[in-house]
Amino acid sequence: MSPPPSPGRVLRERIASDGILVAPGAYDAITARAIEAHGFDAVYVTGAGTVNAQLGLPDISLGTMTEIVDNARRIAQGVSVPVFCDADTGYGNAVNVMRTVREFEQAGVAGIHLEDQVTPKRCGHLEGKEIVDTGEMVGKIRAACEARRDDDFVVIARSDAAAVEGVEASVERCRAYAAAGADVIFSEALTTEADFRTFAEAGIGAPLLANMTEFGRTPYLSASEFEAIGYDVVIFPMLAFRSMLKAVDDALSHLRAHGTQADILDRMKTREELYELVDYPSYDEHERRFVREVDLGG
Ligand SMILES: C[C@](O)(C(=O)O)[C@H](CC(=O)O)C(=O)O
Ligand SMILES: [Mg+2]
Repeated sequence: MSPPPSPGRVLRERIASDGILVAPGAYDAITARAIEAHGFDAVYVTGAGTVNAQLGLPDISLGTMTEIVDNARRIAQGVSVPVFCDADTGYGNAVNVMRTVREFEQAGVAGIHLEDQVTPKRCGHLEGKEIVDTGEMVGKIRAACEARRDDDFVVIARSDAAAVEGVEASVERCRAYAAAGADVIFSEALTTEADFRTFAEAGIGAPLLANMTEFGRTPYLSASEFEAIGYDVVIFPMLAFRSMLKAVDDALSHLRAHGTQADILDRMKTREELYELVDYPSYDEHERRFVREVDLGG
């Protein structure tokens, strides 16, 4: 029997296949399982959501590489679809990028994105971003490609340059990033549909990824609109996180006001639904066979 394809291979093939790949963002394993249960072919691990949810901190480089990798590992272990992750700037220079790639690869992650902001970086939709020069970013991409043990591990180059130097400059940078070996180009924080078209029509030479986050600089376009423009992947990085937080807020306000949750049960996952999502029945069966009813005869 031949070994199963690596996560990178599966992700790569899905990106290359027909139809845009829609990857909602997860910030923990149970959210990733919900994304898989809804039939999505890949899970994106949001950096912002990870530092917000796991650490309660803003997305300004306060999370460490090992914290992000640990979260990504738990997520990758929790689902069977490929998981790709936000690796910010690679947490330092090109040499740091090499260790970062190996850590993510060992965590079972299918690919990462690296961006051309300076370290410490900030959320792509905030003011005041600064970017490194093209040579520094090209060095990081080459380092990432050389460091990966599986040639299929997907190296995604994100350019934050559109907000700093303009769209044309970002396109030129992305051409250099693709030539350096980037498997996918991520055009961050574009502000008009026309800007996405500019990227798609530029012939950059790599598949394109769009970031459809909420309350940011990018106008709301649907997955099929991005597909029609010529994009290959779209992430919805914070949809689950923002929805979760609002739902928690509403439930807590209700409890504070009424002292009971009895009249908002319809807004909650039931015990049974939750057990199903964590596959409780299979663990119960293991407990039966290996703990409660150990059969000494066989
Ligand atoms: C994609 C992103 O890098 C993330 O960390 O998920 C964020 C998303 C967001 O802040 O809405 C970004 O665009 O910088
Ligand atoms: Mg991020």
